[in-house]
Formats: sequence, structure tokens, C-alpha cells
Amino acid sequence: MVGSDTFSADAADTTAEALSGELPDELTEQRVIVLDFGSQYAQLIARRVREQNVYCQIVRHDLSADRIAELAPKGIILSGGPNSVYEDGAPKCDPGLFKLGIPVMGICYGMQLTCEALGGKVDNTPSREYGRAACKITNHESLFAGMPDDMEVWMSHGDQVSAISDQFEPLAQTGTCPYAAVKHRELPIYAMQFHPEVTHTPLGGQILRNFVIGVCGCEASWQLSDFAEATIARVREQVGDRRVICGLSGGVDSSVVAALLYKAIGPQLTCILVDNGLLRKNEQDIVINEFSNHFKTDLHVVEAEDRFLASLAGIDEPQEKRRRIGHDFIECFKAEAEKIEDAHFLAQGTLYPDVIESGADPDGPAATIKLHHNVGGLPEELGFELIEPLRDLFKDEVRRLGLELGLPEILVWRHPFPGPGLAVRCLGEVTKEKLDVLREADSIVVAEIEAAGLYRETSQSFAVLLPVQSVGVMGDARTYDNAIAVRSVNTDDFMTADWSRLPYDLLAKISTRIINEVKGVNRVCYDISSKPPATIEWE
Ligand SMILES: Nc1ncnc2c1ncn2[C@@H]1O[C@H](COP(=O)(O)OP(=O)(O)OP(=O)(O)O)[C@@H](O)[C@H]1O
Ligand SMILES: O=c1[nH]c(=O)c2[nH+]cn([C@@H]3O[C@H](COP(=O)(O)O)[C@@H](O)[C@H]3O)c2[nH]1
Ligand SMILES: NC(=O)CC[C@H](N)C(=O)O
Ligand SMILES: [Mg+2]
Repeated sequence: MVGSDTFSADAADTTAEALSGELPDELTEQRVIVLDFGSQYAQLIARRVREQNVYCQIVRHDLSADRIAELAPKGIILSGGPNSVYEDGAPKCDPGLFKLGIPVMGICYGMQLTCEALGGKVDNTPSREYGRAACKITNHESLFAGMPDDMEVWMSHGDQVSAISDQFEPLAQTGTCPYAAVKHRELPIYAMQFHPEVTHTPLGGQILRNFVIGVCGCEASWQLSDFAEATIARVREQVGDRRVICGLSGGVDSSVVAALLYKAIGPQLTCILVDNGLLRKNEQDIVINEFSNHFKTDLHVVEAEDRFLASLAGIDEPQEKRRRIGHDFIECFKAEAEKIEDAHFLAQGTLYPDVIESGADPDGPAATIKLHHNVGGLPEELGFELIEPLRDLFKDEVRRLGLELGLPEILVWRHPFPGPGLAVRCLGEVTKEKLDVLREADSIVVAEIEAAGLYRETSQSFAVLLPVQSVGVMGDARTYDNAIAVRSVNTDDFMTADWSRLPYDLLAKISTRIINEVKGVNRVCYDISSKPPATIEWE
């Protein structure tokens, strides 16, 4: 055990009293939902709404009108999407949602769907618009209140609404698109062909503000600090006088969760670091050090390398590796919890991308991309009640929250490291020997990125051990050794990412050092794939 029983996060102490009050539920109930039809920009819409200080959540496109009524959002936004509404099998929404009396705004595909559902017609158009378009506003009511007659908008469509029903009236047009924006004559239903969520529509923020504040009547009261305060109050109420164990990896998400929980329940919190043998070089020491510098609460370290390596032995299928790791984590938490009286809750730093990529959000849009160990990889019988306060947030929001909670920059800006750790970077079967090779190579990659002053400019940089041997010549002798792939990406939210344009000299240095210093490696490659279509991790 490390540290003492009393946690005193430096920053946590400074604001703990200020954050003690109960919060009105309206803060989180004033939400707008985005129905995602597979848009590239669904998250961007959610972000832009949150930037108006209104809480926004993405949900699956076919959520039933009954479920929407239960969620009682203040507004509903229908996103764009790659399909054409007239195709067989094109994704539709429950038409009942138009009758709920809740304001609706359709964007691009969302517009085409809205107009078609309410008696209009959508066709493929020879005058497709991709990119900038000049848009003329013909009706300055509500949505376009306070805006000039002419504005620049960003379009991306091959179909368009060719006829609207009598229920609608036009609000704006472009040279080739007669219905660039429309409104229902009686119901609070709006739709636009262009994308207000992208920065290339300079007045898009104002349009979204007019919708969420003006039309939906949201109070613009949501802030990350309110979110923290609401969460703290809720956790305090939920936990009562029982105890919470928090899976703490030393990463950003679990550190933010630990800081929130400490503010909520102070000494009723125990953090547990599982050393699963899949951590980076010296990681256990680094985490213990950082943790005791910034927090002084109960920290248990569980030594579980043998357990994890035994259950991974002989397994090469990535999803099965993740599933086993998820289960082992829970077994470790359970075994450790037996030593702690009344440990009823398990807290984890689960974020929204973990939930969508695992295909695990019952209200969410997405297919399973990979089973994140903390969501899709969990066993059915948990044995704990889960506390996941960050489940609806994206990484960059969690980072801002961490800074607001006073966590140090060095922790907040740490590159993420997945719970399944080196196991998903050691492709195929995992063995201790392979992990040791990978750990050394990885530490060189990170050290060189740091030495080049590029740690903050890149978002995640690491090494991957490929299941490939190739021929080399070292010291005039033939080698037949392993290949390492270097991966470095730039991203804010880890949902999409581009490969980092690292300088050649840096790549050369990384390659030389790995081949010279890591026994068993004779070849280094640089991964130049973006996400999508690749993912950041290789498994
Ligand atoms: N080694 C570990 N020991 C205990 N809990 C862990 C460990 N690794 C991951 N977890 C739990 O799983 C959650 C999800 O892991 P994830 O890697 O996404 O978040 P993180 O490690 O907190 O932050 P980061 O994304 O910066 O790495 C963590 O927040 C933590 O609760
Ligand atoms: O805690 C985690 N458990 C997991 O199972 C997991 N899988 C991926 N990641 C991290 O998530 C981000 C996106 O990763 P991908 O592009 O590989 O899906 C990247 O930051 C990955 O490192 C995980 N984190
Ligand atoms: N961006 C979109 O929503 C596109 C909608 C539809 N696929 C079109 O091409 O018109
Ligand atoms: Mg992590």
C-alpha cells in the first residue's frame, strides 16, 4: 500500500468546499440529443452545442419516439449521413419524433429525411455542392435572427430536397439549391442542407445558438465545472457511507475520476493500480510517484503479471485477448476489494469513445469496432455497482475538466495508454519475451519524441511489435529477427486521427536506436495510416 489513508489532492483541497452544494437536476436535464445517421460530424455537432453551454449527447438514429420522450431532451438534431433517403434500407428515424412537440433541426441527410417524412420530395441532383456556397437568407425569423442576408456556408451533398410540402416554407437558398433551409409552418421543425457545425460555415455557431437557446429555450447553463459539481453531488448521494474502489492507471481519465471522487467522498475512496505485466517500462514506479506527489489517498498495487500472462497464453485473436484482459481486471478488483470493508462500487475512467467503439451504448449509433477492456470486455457478472462519471465525455473535454480540477499539466497531457496495454501492441500471441522486446522499443520511441520536443505536439506515440520476422545483415552476419512499427498520431478526441509528420531525422534516430539497442529487432517501419480507415492501436 502506498500513501496514507487521507487523500489530499493539491487542487482538490482548494475547491472542495466550494463544490459541496447539491446541484439542481436541470443542469443535466437541459440536454439536446443528436440522432446520428452515420455522419462524419455527429460529434462535431455535439461539441458545438456544448460550446453554447448546453449539454449534448449523441444517440442512435432509430431511437424510438417513446424512448426520446422518456429522455425528454429540449431539442433534437438529426445529423447528416452517407446514404440517400430514397435508397432501400436507408436509415430512418421514428416519425413519431416529429409529433413530440420537441424542437427538431435536420442537417443535410437529416433535412432530407425530415422533408421526405413530412410530404416533400428528395432527388439526386446534377448540381451537387461540395465545399463553400453562397447562401441567401430570405426569412430572418428565429433560426436566422440577427443574421445578414448573405452568408457563406459549407455544403456536402449529392441529393437535395426538390419539393417541400405545404407544411413547410423556405428560409434560405443558394444558386442551385432552392431549399437551403426550411421551417415548418406550425411545428418547431427546422432543416438545412448546409452544415452549421463546421468552421467553414462562419455563422454556424450563431445558427446553432439560435436553435438551442432561441428555439429550444435551453438556459445555456451547462459548463464543465457544473458538470464536475453535479457529478460530485450525485456520487456523494449514490455512495452514502459505503466505499468505492477506483481502477487507477495513472492515465488522464482515471486521474480525473479519482480527483472527482475524492472531492465527493474523500477517505471512502481506495485506488487500485493493477500491474498486469502489460505496462510500459517503469510505469508502476512512475504512477506511484506521481500519485503520491499529487494525491494522498489509499493506493493499492496489485501484482498480477502471472494471472494476465497465463490467461493470454496461446490466444492470438484480438477481441478474445481484450475480453480476457477485461475479465482479469475485474477478478483483480474483486480479490482486492475483499480486503476492503464494504467496497460496493467500482469507479472507472470510461469515456464516450470507449462506449461507442465497443458498440455498447444502448442508445448509441455505432457498430463494434473493438471491445474496450472497460466496456465491451467486461464480464456479465461484475459484482460491483459501476461509477463512470466521464461516460458521456470526449478526451479533450476530460482534459479541460482535469485542468479545471487543478490536476497538473504533465498528467493531463500524458499520452493515453490503453488498459490492455502492450498486449494489443504485441500482435498475435503475447509472451513475456515479446513484451520485453516491445517495452524496450516503446521506451525509445517515447524518449526520442520527448527529446525532440514533440511530446505535446503529438497525441499518442508508441511502438508495435509485428508478428513478422525478416532477414537482415548485422556485423556481416545474417539475422532473421523481429520488426517494430512506430506509430505516432495527432488527434484531439481520438475518434479520428492523422499520422504525425515526424521529421526524417527523428525517425532515423528512433530506428537506429531500436535496432542497435533492442536485441531481437532488425527492422523498423513507420505507420502512415490515418483513423479511419485504420485505428490508432493495431488490435
Ligand atoms: N493498470 C490499470 N489498473 C487499474 N485500472 C486500470 C488500469 N488500466 C486501465 N484501468 C481502468 O480502465 C479505465 C480505462 O482505461 P483508459 O486507458 O481508457 O483510461 P486511463 O488510463 O485512465 O487514461 P488514458 O486514456 O490517459 O490512458 C481507466 O480509467 C481505469 O479506471
Ligand atoms: O482503456 C482503453 N481500453 C481499451 O481497450 C482500448 N482500446 C483502445 N484504446 C485507446 O483508445 C483510443 C482510440 O483507440 P483506437 O483508435 O485503437 O480504437 C486510443 O487512445 C487507444 O489507445 C483503449 N483504451
Ligand atoms: N452530408 C450528408 O448528409 C449527405 C446526405 C446525402 N448522402 C447526400 O449526398 O446528399
Ligand atoms: Mg490508460
